[in-house]
This record gives sequence, structure tokens and C-alpha cells, in this order.
Amino acid sequence: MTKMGLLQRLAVRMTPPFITPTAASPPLPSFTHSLRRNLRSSAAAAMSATNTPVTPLDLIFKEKKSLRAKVKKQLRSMDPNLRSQQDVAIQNIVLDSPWFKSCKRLCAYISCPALREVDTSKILSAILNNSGQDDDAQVRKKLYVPRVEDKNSYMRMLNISRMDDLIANSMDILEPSPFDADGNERENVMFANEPVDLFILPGLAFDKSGRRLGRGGGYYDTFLAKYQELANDRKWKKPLFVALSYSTQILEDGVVPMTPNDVPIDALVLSSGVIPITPAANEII
Ligand SMILES: Nc1nc2c(c(=O)[nH]1)N(C=O)[C@@H](CNc1ccc(C(=O)N[C@@H](CCC(=O)O)C(=O)O)cc1)CN2
Ligand SMILES: Nc1ncnc2c1ncn2[C@@H]1O[C@H](COP(=O)(O)OP(=O)(O)OP(=O)(O)O)[C@@H](O)[C@H]1O
Repeated sequence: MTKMGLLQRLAVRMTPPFITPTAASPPLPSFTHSLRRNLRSSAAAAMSATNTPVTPLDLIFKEKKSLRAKVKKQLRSMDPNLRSQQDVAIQNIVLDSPWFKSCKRLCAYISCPALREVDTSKILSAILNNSGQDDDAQVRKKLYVPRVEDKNSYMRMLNISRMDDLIANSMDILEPSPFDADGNERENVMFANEPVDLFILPGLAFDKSGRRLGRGGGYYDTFLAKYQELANDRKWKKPLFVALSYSTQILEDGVVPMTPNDVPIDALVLSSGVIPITPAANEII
């Protein structure tokens, strides 16, 4: 996509309702006045090599890029024992939580070891191996997982019922094929008749005010905004957005750069426990 196209798309994505705070998603503290001033003056001074003015938004994306590089480096140097301890603890916290136990339909990511993401394999197995006839009488949950459709920030969330439904994509992330073994199209969560209660989200960095830095594709922010719109139209309760994070990925408040398209999260799960962020999370955590 051309730079102009990209900016036009962003301008569209930045119009309300995406930037309208709701009771369920209160406004996040936007970047501070001084950062705003700095961005404006550096933007005015800066011109790209092609003589196109560098916008404040460009500078935020640049900051995001350099923060991603820093966090990735830290994740790569994390002690493997500490990592696996945190993987187990985080997943156990999720599995034991009332919000996970009560959820009926959820979207979760398939963790990718090469990306050093918090492991979700235990959570996924618990969902897929539950026949719905356990002692604790939990109904089998419906699981939707991401499938990247193009490089234009477009992904779908498709229903799977077993791990064998997944194949590695070009980025080496497991994802479902569009059709199941019987040749039937997998259910796309955007066309489901019932609401998703929970999203289990990946990310590179977070803060305790709900900011989330993704991998830069814009896939999740685009998807979450669309899903919120759908839930609004159907008068469904907004699903809970919960991200899983190693402690090294939690940054000081305000450090994670934000654009108006970034969708805030409701809660964070660390190996030390759950951090509720929004009123929606406080109600159930
Ligand atoms: N497990 C998982 N599945 C997911 C995501 C995710 O973050 N984690 N996504 C979330 O969007 C979507 C896929 N988006 C992705 C975007 C970038 C990369 C990636 O490998 N990025 C490299 C850097 C590549 C580059 O800079 O050119 C990296 O992060 O090291 C992977 C997935 C949907 N599925
Ligand atoms: N300078 C820029 N101006 C406008 N758009 C940009 C610029 N740099 C990147 N983008 C686009 O903005 C989109 C969102 O990027 P962002 O960094 O917010 O993603 P993210 O939050 O890390 O990813 P995700 O939502 O998948 O977790 C991407 O599609 C990216 O191509």
C-alpha cells in the first residue's frame, strides 16, 4: 500500500466511534501535553527523505517500533526456567478464574514459541479436551482462533474443535484452514449468532492502565474495533479483553505509545495474579 493510502486508511480508522470512550471502556490517559508538544515540534522540523512532512503519527509509530525491538530483546534473553514457570502460573490463573470458567465462547491466540509469547497450550487443551461432562459441570466452550487473511491488517477468528485443525502459516504460527476435514466452512465469529464473552490477547508490551503494544500488523486493533461495533449493534455485552504477559513486558504507565486506533484491554494476567483495569474487569475479578 502507498504511504498516502496508509494515511488515508488511518484517517478513516481514527474517526469515531473508535475514539469515543464508553462507560465500559473509559478513556485512556492520552499521551502527555509535553510529549504532544515534542512530537509536534519534532514533526515540524523533520521531513522525510522524499520531502513529505513527517507527521506526529509517524513519530508515534517510530517509537512503537523501537519499543518493540527493546522488548523483543528482553524476551529473547529471558531465563527459560523463569519463562516456563510464568507460563504455567499464568495459565493456571486463567483456568481457575471465574471469568474463564463462566465464559461460553472465546477468542484466544495460539501461542508461538519463536515469538516468545505467553504459552496458551494448556488453556487451549483444557477447552478442547473438555467433553462438557466434567464434575464441575462446565459446558464445553466454543473456541475461535485467528487466521491472517492478508497483509492489510485483516484477520478472521474461526471456530476450531481440535488442535489437529491447525496448520502453520508463513509466519510459522498455527492457524485454522478455512474449511474443516469434512469440507465445511469453519464458523467465522463475525457471523455467529451468540456473543463472545472473552478475548485472550497476545502482545509485546503493556501497562497497568490498559495500553497494549502489538506486533505492528494492526490485526488485533482492527479486529477488536470491528467486534465491538458488532456487539454494540446487537446490544450484546462487550467481551472482556484480557492479555497475558510476562512480568518483563509490563512497562511504566504512559510509556507504551498509543494512537487513537489502539484498543485498550480490560485486564492483564501476570504470573503474580490478575490486574483488573476497567470497571468491566473489576465487576468480575
Ligand atoms: N500467536 C499469535 N497469533 C497471531 C498474532 C499474534 O500476535 N500472535 N497476531 C497479531 O497480530 C496476528 C498475526 N500477526 C503477526 C504479526 C507479526 C508477526 C511477526 O512475526 N512479527 C515479527 C517481526 C516481523 C517484521 O518486523 O517484519 C516479530 O514480531 O518478531 C507475527 C504475527 C494473528 N495471529
Ligand atoms: N507511520 C505510519 N502512519 C500510518 N500508519 C502506520 C504507520 N506505521 C504503521 N502504520 C500502520 O498502522 C497499523 C497499526 O499499527 P500498530 O503499531 O498500532 O499495531 P499494533 O497495535 O502493534 O498491532 P496489533 O493490533 O496487531 O496488535 C498497521 O497496519 C501499520 O501498518
